[in-house]
Amino acid sequence: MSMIAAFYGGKSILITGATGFMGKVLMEKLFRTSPDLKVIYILVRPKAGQTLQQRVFQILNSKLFEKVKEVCPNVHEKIRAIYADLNQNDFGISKEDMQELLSCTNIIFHCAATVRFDDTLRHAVQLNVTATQQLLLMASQMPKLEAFIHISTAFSNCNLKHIDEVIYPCPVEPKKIIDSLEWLDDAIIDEITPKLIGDRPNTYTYTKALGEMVVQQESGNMNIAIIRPSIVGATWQEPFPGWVDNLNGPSGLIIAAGKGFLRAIKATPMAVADLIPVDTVVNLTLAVGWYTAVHRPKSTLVYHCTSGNLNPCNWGKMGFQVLATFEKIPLERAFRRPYADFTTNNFTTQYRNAVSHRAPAIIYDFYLRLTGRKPRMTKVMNRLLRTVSMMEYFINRSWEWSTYNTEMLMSELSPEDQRVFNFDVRQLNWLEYIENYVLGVKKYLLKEDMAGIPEAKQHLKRLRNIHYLFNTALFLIAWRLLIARSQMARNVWFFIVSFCYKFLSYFRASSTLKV
Ligand SMILES: CCCCCCCCCCCCCCCCCCCCCC(=O)SCCNC(=O)CCNC(=O)[C@H](O)C(C)(C)COP(=O)(O)OP(=O)(O)OC[C@H]1O[C@@H](n2cnc3c(N)ncnc32)[C@H](O)[C@@H]1OP(=O)(O)O
Ligand SMILES: NC(=O)C1=CN([C@@H]2O[C@H](COP(=O)(O)OP(=O)(O)OC[C@H]3O[C@@H](n4cnc5c(N)ncnc54)[C@H](OP(=O)(O)O)[C@@H]3O)[C@@H](O)[C@H]2O)C=CC1
Repeated sequence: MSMIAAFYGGKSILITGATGFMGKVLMEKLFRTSPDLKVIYILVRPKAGQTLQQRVFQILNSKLFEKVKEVCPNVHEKIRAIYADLNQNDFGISKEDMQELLSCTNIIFHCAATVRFDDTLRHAVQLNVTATQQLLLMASQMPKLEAFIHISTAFSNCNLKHIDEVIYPCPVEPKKIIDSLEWLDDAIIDEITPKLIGDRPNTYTYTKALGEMVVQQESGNMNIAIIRPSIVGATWQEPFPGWVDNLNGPSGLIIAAGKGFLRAIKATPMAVADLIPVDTVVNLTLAVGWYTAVHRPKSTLVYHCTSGNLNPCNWGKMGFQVLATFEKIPLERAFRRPYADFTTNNFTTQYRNAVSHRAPAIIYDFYLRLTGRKPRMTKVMNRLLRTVSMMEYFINRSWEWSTYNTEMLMSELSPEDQRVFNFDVRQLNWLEYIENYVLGVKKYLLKEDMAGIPEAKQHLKRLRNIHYLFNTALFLIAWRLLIARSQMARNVWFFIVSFCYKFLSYFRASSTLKV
């Protein structure tokens, strides 16, 4: 019997960010392994015209929850969606709901965050710092609370090369930042943002670091732990391989490569691609929840959930495997044939962006205009290149994360828990994982049918022929222009033609002799 699964039985669990990528997998695993848990409270806001109930309904009826429905048929009754907007004071939670949360909650998993790299400092602080502070305040008023698990990121200290499982101080106190954002106007905030974030690449990593400091400062006598996952990818094993439902991290770029939009990237092939499957992160999170509540460590422990030091894979190998998978399982209606050129040189990057990305987009838009349609490819390409530029920081560096606490926790688990809540990334076979990831992107993100693979292959063949035709035409035009202008080119041309003629005559004469 799994001790961790038994621990969550009968518990009231509060999850923020339950509608997000990680939150959904966390809920799924909790219901599947501890169907006798009492209730999961989720803090949700209405979004895209959907009410809370519609959002929950959509999640519970998705493919991800198919197994849950078999194990826990009354899952609808065990999930309680509470209206909350983490941008508001007190999250806008009603008095009755707040009362229930305060008096019943046993465990909190705080996953909600803004993960955008281009968010304004004001919004990123509100969500990743102030909301964390408010949630801690709420938690401190919960008499039955056993553990508070905060999800941070392994990149909160990406300005360091070697990162230990400790909370590093930021130069400016989070409280001072929160206070000053209240009276500074947006223009001034934009101006001081680069100075505040210093050698971090964006407001996301900076505010996640501030969030950790807040956790440390406001922990009081609560049992708190911080989890720092690296780049979270599709599921490895559970509930099935390859599940993914958003474009963050590598998923968006995998699609862009598979559709032939992205053919070159500024990336260091030997840099470590520190990906971690989302189910591995969730297993560690649940194990940490159990350990923190039962063993009550004296201080706030930080757990790194990374792969690089135990089972490294690099971007070169990953890119190669992504392309190899597209050979077997191509995406439908590709713009160009998938191809990957990794370069570390700025000049080559600019050249490749102009020739491999912008020029084909302009030509395609010209074709759309000619056929009376609205041009759109240049816009899509500019957006993609902007996204890629924001990822460059992470694909041209390697980090070392120590994993003492994570390894200690693994050794504390029973063999059964090590199996049910497996977070041992040494067992991960990268080639298999990446293949399933690409397949998952095709099936669950793009919702493409496997029956369309032969047609997709045909389409790629047509694109290859168009590519050859286009290159030959381009070569002939360039050559024609050259021989019209240069005597030297004309001489070379006559030499080649006469050489071919002589060769053919000799070939014809020798074949007549044989007969
Ligand atoms: C040569 C070919 C290669 C081939 C081989 C390929 C092999 C694989 C190599 C892979 C290398 C992987 C490197 C990963 C490094 C990750 C490091 C993470 C480290 C930290 C991890 C964390 O701790 S935390 C999670 C990370 N946090 C994000 O990862 C959010 C990022 N994201 C944003 O910060 C916003 O998204 C941003 C971008 C501002 C746009 O902002 P924006 O306003 O322009 O765009 P929106 O987001 O509103 O989206 C507007 C339209 O872009 C679409 N789209 C959105 N994202 C997209 C995306 N990634 N790729 C494509 N398309 C995307 C979307 O679907 C919309 O499409 P549509 O308009 O048609 O609906
Ligand atoms: N994905 C990754 O690669 C990594 C993620 N992490 C961390 O893991 C955690 C989860 O990330 P992930 O699941 O990928 O992120 P998602 O962007 O998929 O999910 C974010 C969640 O936060 C919720 N949220 C955002 N703003 C608000 C708000 N104002 N009020 C209420 N809820 C809000 C979202 O709700 P809604 O659906 O309404 O928008 C969503 O449920 C984050 O803390 C992130 O920093 C760490 C390392 C890597």
